[in-house]
Amino acid sequence: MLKVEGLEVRYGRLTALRGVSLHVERGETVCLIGPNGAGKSTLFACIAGGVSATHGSVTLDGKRIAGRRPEQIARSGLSLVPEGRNIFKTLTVEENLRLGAFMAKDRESIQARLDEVMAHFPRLAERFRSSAGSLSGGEQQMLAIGRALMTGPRIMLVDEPSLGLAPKIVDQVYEILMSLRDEKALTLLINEQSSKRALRHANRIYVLRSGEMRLEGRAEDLQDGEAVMRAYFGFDERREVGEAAQ
Ligand SMILES: Nc1ncnc2c1ncn2[C@@H]1O[C@H](COP(=O)(O)OP(=O)(O)OP(=O)(O)O)[C@@H](O)[C@H]1O
Repeated sequence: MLKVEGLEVRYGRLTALRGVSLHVERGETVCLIGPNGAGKSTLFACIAGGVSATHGSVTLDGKRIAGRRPEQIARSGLSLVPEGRNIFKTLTVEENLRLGAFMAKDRESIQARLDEVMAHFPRLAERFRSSAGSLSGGEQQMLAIGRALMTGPRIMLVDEPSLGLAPKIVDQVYEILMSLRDEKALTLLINEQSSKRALRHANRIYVLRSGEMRLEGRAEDLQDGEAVMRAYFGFDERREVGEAAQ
């Protein structure tokens, strides 16, 4: 469904992504993990059209999307829940959700989308007319996911849904993500800080470190966590450096 090949992204002299490839099949939940600064948010932003690549290709259902504008990519069925959520805090929950419906043609289809989001997020329905800034962190994360759903995506990229949330709240966010996957057949690519959580929820895992993809595998083959940790921390390379120094 989504295919990224040989992606390179630069910020001035810094190469944030180097030769990065990844694929997500329809119906899969794929988690991307990696240390801070690895380039995960850059990869998500680049797929969603917010950052330009210097090399490589991104295709959705076989059609090239790299170089297209974010709203064109959203129209193709890909929606991003950005890192930090980007909620408009002075607007109400309803207004934030309606902003996500920029592609809908008429009032009826916007209302239908709103009803659908409310069904998945009863807490947002209760706080419908409250300002988004008055919501708790978990509720704001749910609002960000709800807003992304308003475009009617087939695949959703969720950038660090756990950020700053207590484990119990993260559990609730994942419960909702998993119910969206099951009930709406939504394909998910999630940037997840916790490798344990990634291994629990994903079909497949990617580990990105220092702008390069270090590991790809099926979650069921990686359950002991060892290969993931090696790729995450670069243990093998450290040992090589240590041996060379002796
Ligand atoms: N707009 C920008 N301009 C310049 N450098 C940037 C910009 N955005 C990110 N970077 C740099 O690119 C690299 C990758 O950052 P990115 O935010 O993609 O990593 P990340 O894996 O998402 O990290 P984190 O988990 O901390 O968000 C880092 O070195 C970061 O400092």
